[in-house]
Amino acid sequence: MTINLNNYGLTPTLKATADQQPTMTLARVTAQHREFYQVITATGELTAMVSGHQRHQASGNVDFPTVGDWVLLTATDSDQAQIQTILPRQSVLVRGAAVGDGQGQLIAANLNTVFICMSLNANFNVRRIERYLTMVWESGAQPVVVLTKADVTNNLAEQLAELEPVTIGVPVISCSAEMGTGLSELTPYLKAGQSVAFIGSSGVGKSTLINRLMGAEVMTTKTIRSADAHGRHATTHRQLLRLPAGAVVIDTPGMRELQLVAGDLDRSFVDIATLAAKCHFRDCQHETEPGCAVRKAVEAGELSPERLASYRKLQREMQYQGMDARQLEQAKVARMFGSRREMKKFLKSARPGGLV
Ligand SMILES: Nc1nc2c(ncn2[C@@H]2O[C@H](COP(=O)(O)OP(=O)(O)OP(=O)(O)O)[C@@H](O)[C@H]2O)c(=O)[nH]1
Ligand SMILES: [Zn+2]
Repeated sequence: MTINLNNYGLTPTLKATADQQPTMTLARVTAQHREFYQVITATGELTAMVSGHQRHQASGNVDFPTVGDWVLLTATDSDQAQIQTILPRQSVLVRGAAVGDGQGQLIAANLNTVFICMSLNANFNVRRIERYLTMVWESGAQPVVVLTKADVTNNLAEQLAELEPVTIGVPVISCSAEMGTGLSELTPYLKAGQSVAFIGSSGVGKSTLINRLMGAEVMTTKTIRSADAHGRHATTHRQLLRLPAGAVVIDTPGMRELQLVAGDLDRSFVDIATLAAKCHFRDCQHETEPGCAVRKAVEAGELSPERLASYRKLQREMQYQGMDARQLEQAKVARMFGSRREMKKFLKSARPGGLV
C-alpha cells in the first residue's frame, strides 16, 4: 500500500528535513493511547512507541509526541516501530501551562488554523472568546472565530458588533450546519496540506459542523449519542481525519476539555497592549498610577470596563499558573493582608516573643 503523505499535511519543508535522515521513516501521529501512538507512513498505518533514548532525553511533556506531530521512526526486531525524533513543530496547543515551560498537557501539534466555535444562542459569551483567542495565539496557530447555529438568532448584527472589539485581526464567520449556510466561508482554511481543529464548549455544534464538512456522519453528535442507549452503533472516534476539501481535522479527546491556563494576552488584547505602551510607567498596573493611558481610555469611553476587567482576570489567572507552590502561598498571604509589608509586620508580631 502506498499512501500520499501530502494528503496528511506533509509540506516540502518537512519532507526536506526528513530526507536528511534517509534511514528513518517519516510518519505523522494520528492518535495516541497512553504510551502507544498510531502513526501513518507512506506504506501504511503502524503502532509506535517512544524510543528509550528519546524518553531519556525528554525534559517535559513537550518532548513527547502528540497527535499531529511529524516524527521519524525506526523499526525494531519485534516489529514495534520506535519514534526517534519529533520534527520541529509549527504550532502546539497545550493545556495546563505555557508552551515554553514544558509541563502542560499537549493537545495537538502542527495546526494551521484553530476554529473557535461558539453558538449564537444562549451560549454566546464574548468573554469566553477572549479566553480561547488567548490560548490559540499562544499555540502559534491562526485563530478563526466560527459562530454556529446562525439559524437560531435574530440579532446577529448586534452580536457581531459586540464581538468586534475582542476579535481584532481575527476572521469571524457565522454559519448554520443545520441550514448549510455560511459553511463555504471555511473553505479557504480547508485546502490540502492544512491541519485544523475545532474547539469550543460542549454542544455548540462542532461535531455537526465536521460531519457537514465531511459530507458524512463521522462524528457522533449529541442526538445520535442519546440514541446509543437504544442500541444504535456508535462510530469509532478518529483523532485525525481527512476532509474531502483536502485539509486534515485533528480532534483529540483533550480538545473537548480545553480551558485557558496560559496564553498570549498581548495578542488577544492588542488594544490594551497598545494603550499600555503609552502609560507613564513601564510596569503600570493600570490601577492608580498617574499617567495611565489604559484608565484614560476607559474614562473616555474608548475601552469597555468589562474588557479591562476580563484582561485583569486572565492576567491574574496566568500569574498564578506560572507560580510554584511557595510563590502561590505568598501571593495568597499577600492578598489576605493587603500588602507584603503588612504581612511581614504580622509575621513578626506573631513570632514568639514578638508581641509585648
Ligand atoms: N439549530 C441548530 N442546531 C444545531 C446546529 N448545529 C448543531 N446543532 C445541534 O446542537 C446540538 C449539539 O451539537 P454537537 O455537534 O453534538 O455539538 P459539539 O460541539 O460537537 O458537542 P461536544 O461533542 O459535546 O463537544 C445537536 O443537537 C445539534 O443538532 C445548527 O446549525 N443549528
Ligand atoms: Zn496604565
